[in-house]
Amino acid sequence: MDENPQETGSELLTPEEMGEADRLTVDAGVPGPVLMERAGGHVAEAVMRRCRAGSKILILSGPGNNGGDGFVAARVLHEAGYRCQVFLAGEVDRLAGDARLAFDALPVAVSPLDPDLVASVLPGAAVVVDALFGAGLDRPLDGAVAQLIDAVNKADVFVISVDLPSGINGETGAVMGCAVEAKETVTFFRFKLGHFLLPGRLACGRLVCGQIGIDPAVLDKIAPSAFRNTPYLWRSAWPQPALDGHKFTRGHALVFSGGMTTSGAARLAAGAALRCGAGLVTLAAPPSAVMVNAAHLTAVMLTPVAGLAGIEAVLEDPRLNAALIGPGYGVSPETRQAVGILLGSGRAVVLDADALTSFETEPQALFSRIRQAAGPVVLTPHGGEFRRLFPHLAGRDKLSAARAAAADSGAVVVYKGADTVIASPDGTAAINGNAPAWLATAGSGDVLAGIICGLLAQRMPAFQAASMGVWLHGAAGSAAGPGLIAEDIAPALRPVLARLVENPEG
Ligand SMILES: NC(=O)C1=CN([C@@H]2O[C@H](COP(=O)(O)OP(=O)(O)OC[C@H]3O[C@@H](n4cnc5c(N)ncnc54)[C@H](O)[C@@H]3O)[C@@H](O)[C@H]2O)[C@@H](O)CC1
Ligand SMILES: [K+]
Repeated sequence: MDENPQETGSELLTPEEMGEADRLTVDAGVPGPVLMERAGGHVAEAVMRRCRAGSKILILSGPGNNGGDGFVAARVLHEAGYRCQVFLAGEVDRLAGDARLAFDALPVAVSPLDPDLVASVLPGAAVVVDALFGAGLDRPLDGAVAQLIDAVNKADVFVISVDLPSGINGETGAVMGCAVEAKETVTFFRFKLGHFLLPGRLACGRLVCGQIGIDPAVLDKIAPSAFRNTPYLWRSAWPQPALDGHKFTRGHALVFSGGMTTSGAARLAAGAALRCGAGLVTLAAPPSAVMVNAAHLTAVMLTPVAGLAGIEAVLEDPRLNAALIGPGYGVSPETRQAVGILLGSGRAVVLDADALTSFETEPQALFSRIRQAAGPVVLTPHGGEFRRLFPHLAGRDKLSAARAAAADSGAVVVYKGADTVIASPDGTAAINGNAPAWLATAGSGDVLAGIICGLLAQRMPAFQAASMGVWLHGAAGSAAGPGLIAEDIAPALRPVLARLVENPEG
């Protein structure tokens, strides 16, 4: 990603919110053509970074302002000595507003977009500028445009998309019929949701955000509620250990182990909770699993917990302030009861894996207990668990599904995947973008649940703890590199945390 984080901010806008930012800026006296001039200028600069003057550039422009940005880029590139060939999808007579002005200022001939003609000239192009559709895409692409996009995607050419790869829905990241597969996407002012939600993220290639003269103060009015998951979002809520503090001031996490043959998941979680800064971590194990856990644990403490009465008894220690249940715990009515006890205990609670699936037949019972809970609650479902707990949200895009799940359940929901969404019941949401593909491995989710529990033990607010946990998990996965197994993630947190302490931007 190419950006100045100070300038780009972590807000993620919907196309509608971006339109509002444009309108507020124009109302404040910056003419629309000036915004378009700067937008097109950023696109031209991206082309210039890629190839020298004299190179052949194809500009594919659509009927709206996205096409207008393409016309501006073509003019700037032509003036800089590039050989530009411009194609228009649509009729010249229907061009209007700023796009019409940009078209009229073009010193280059414009050809109607004929897919076969474009396909025949593709091989000689150093760069193809995709200025077909951006924020205004409102229906699936088909016909000649779809045929053209297919030819561009099959050709071995470097595509720079303007604002969004054409065909990607800026609000959901969905492919509308078909979509350009760009090597680079140049957007303006702030990134959009569709740049980070799948499959949009995969179509964007490298992401670049250019400033076009929109004052960030417009965001006070727009009040966006979705953010990129970066340290800016939660860094100030992360408590730094104080020199005069001791381990109890950093919280005490309680992680519930499954039985003798399913105890590994909880150990992974407990180790991660300790590694990310919880002062103490205790593993609560059923009698059958005490020996196997004892044989593996050192810094993590161990306590035998027999049945539901045992859970009640262990919770009599008021220093235990955060709990995780679910990894390897087993799907059963007893698990539902154990979850009920924890939710009634006033502790911060993370529910993962089997603790979620145990409520498949009665999710409303879980949600009503969460709403009565005195402490914060975080749910960490993967796709399958999410569908089991929130079947009524099937078919919704990931962001709106996660937000609805948080509102319905009353918990912070971490909807996991390559584009993990963290959503709070008040609608605030973060989209994560730092997870490497090799993080999808057995036990990885257990580690994530443990990290979040460890941060909750340190008394971070739930949304920030969940967001930071997801980010740490992704960063540690990247640091560990290909070939990682779940055991490698917690040790890899050390350099990640060290960087975060030294450099708050991570
Ligand atoms: N002042 C502004 O509003 C600025 C806008 N900018 C550019 O303007 C773009 C948004 O412009 P617009 O709102 O005009 O939208 P677009 O240019 O993305 O597309 C709108 C046009 O495409 C048509 N269309 C939509 N879906 C279609 C489909 N599936 N098949 C065929 N035609 C379809 C619409 O009928 C409309 O004519 C941004 O993406 C950005 O590139 C930038 O120039 C910065 C300033
Ligand atoms: K585009």
